[in-house]
Amino acid sequence: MYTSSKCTPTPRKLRREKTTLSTNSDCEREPVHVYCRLRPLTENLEASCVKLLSSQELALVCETKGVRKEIRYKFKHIFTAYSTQKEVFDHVAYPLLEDLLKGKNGLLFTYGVTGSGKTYTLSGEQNNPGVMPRCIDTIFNSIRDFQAPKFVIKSDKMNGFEVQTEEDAMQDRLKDVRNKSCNTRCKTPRKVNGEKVSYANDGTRIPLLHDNSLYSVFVSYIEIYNNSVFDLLDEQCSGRSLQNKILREDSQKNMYVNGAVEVEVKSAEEAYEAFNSGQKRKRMGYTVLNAESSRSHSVFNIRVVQLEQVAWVDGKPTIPDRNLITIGQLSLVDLAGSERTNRTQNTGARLKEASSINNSLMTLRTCLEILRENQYTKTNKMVPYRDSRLTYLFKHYFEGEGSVQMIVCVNPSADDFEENLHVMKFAEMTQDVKITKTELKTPKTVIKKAADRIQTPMKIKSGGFTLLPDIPVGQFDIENAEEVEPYIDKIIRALKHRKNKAKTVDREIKESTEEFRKRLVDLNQEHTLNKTEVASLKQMIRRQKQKTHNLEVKIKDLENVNMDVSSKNDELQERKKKPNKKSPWSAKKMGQELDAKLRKQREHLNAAIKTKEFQLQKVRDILNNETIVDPLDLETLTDKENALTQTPKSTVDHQSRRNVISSTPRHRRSRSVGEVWLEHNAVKPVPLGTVLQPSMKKRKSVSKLTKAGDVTNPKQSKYCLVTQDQDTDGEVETKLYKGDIVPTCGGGAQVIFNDVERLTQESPTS
Ligand SMILES: Nc1ncnc2c1ncn2[C@@H]1O[C@H](COP(=O)(O)OP(=O)(O)OP(=O)(O)O)[C@@H](O)[C@H]1O
Repeated sequence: MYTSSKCTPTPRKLRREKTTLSTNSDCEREPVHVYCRLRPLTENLEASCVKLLSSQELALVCETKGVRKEIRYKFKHIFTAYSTQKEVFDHVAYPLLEDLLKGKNGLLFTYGVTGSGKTYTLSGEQNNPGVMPRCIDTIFNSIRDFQAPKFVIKSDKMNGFEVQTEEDAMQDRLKDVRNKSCNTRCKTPRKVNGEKVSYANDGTRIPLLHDNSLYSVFVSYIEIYNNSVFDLLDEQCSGRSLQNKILREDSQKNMYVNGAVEVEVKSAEEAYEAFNSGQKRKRMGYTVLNAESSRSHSVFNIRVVQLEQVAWVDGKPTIPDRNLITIGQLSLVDLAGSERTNRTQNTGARLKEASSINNSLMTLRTCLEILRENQYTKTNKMVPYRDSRLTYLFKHYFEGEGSVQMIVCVNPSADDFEENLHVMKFAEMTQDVKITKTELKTPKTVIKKAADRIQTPMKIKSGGFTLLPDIPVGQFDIENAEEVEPYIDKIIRALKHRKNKAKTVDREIKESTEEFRKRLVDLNQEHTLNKTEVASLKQMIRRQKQKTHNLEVKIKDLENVNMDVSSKNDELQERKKKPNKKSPWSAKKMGQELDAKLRKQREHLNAAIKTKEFQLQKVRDILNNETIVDPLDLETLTDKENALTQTPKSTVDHQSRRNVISSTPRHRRSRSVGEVWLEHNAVKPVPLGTVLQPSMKKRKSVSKLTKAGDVTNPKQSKYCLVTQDQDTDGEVETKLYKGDIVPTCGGGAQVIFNDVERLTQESPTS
């Protein structure tokens, strides 16, 4: 076995190189290989929804209401519940490892419903290791004798590798040993359950293509949780304080996690240790369907760096002037299980995790669907890799070269029928996606710096230094030709040697310059791309910030509106409650008030009616009793209604009434000469034939008053109504109702009666 002490010191720093992925579209393509693994049923009597038809075909069976439904699916291979972990490894992972050691990339992921056996298939158990530990074992079984000294190949933190001198590597080794011893003193050693981690190694190995190559193995362990990327090997962070990492694309269009720790492992145990330390940080959780459910997607990366054309001098490996480097990467992905909320009964954080898991799986499905569509219809639709960290991280596997394999894990329980149906559909679709097959390429040449390539160390000469071999110096007698000739030969040989060397140096310098120039161009392009990417990201961030701000403002507005509405609502509720207690009372009270008002109004009206009736009665009495009542007296009566109502209704004596009325100064009988009477006679009056006649010097007699003008004539100031009746004794009785005609403000006239004269005629005989 090769050890670092045996390594010939190579005091030169080699420049780094990266693997290139060919983007040639004419490259051979092969479909994604999809395998199916059935896990055993939990209980023997449990109903199964899977019927195995052959080693490549199965049927999902479901019986509802007596109707049997059977849907068939084909796979590259189906592993039954009795298949061993080794069988799975041999079929699926072994070919990927063969490719890996040749410098090819590979992606293997497990997919299925929660609790269907994805983690079991990938990690397995200590006594029954899964794909991952078997891969590690097989790699180290194969490269055991061909490992490069630790730290000779070093990650450049940009997804590439540097080859450094043995001295630098030695320095790094010393540092590492110091760190480790300090860590061992400070911390407890990394062990799982107090035991040093180890898995059963069955000794599987892969024959190597080049036996003059040196290999270095690097591992990294990444977790994608709630669409954020975390480095599970980050020793600086403990527990849940892992820092979110960003994904970047290197110059070869390979995606990588920026700043993720990549550990160089020199044995399977070191690799397990790294895996288990990451496993402790991985987010697991209890769910109804799986006691130890992966709540995140985890990616275990194994990178094998191969340094070819190593020269063996005196049984020691030497890194020659020109050597070749290849990098192969295998990503083992344990996807979190798709789950239905109604089955898992998740709430809170578990629900958020589940929705994030389902979203990322949905994006994976969408990406593969569009990829397939592009390949079959020769369209160029944009594949939304960026929608999820999961798909973005694997972009280069689907777009670039390599091999992609998927193991669909299935729990054949009848309860899982519906979910298995979705899983099968996805598997069917994935098998149609084609991935460009990596061709075995000539590895990249690593060219040392011109100064490093000169075997002879640099020597300082007078006035400067030369990179060429020395010219031999010696003492001889110039006269002695025998001494001179061999010296001249030596010089000629040295000069020839120097000339050849100079030519080689020249050529190599040109090559290096050319290489350097190309590299510079690459870097420049990379830089420009990064700049544009950063600019677009910044713009995106700015837009997102603006959006967030706008949303915040909207939320505030809505909150205010909401507050208003709720306060109004409260008020209304309050009001609604109050009337319930009050309304009967207030309605009652209102009713009472209205009743009282009504009563008052009625009383008032009754009183008014009574007054009117009384007045009418008065007028009737007056008319009947031929009593002249001064209208003013009537008004006064209205004012003094109470007093009047108490007045006895008996007919007033004509004489006394007359006295009362005639005593009123306003309506005294006028005896003035200029007054003109309007005499209103009966149609055919009985002639009185008496000497004494009523005193009306100027009069106008009418029998009918049809015209208003008869009364309103301003010349007439007196009115006399003459009536003739037979009294009880059969005698004629003449009554004269006399009054003043008073003009009214409306242009009419009113008669104010102020005197009644009764003239009776008696027969002297009787
Ligand atoms: N083929 C199998 N043989 C025996 N036991 C199995 C097999 N597959 C799964 N199991 C058991 O089933 C249980 C659930 O498996 P596992 O944790 O691997 O599921 P999962 O698909 O990774 O779930 P999640 O998505 O929730 O992480 C484990 O106890 C595991 O030991």
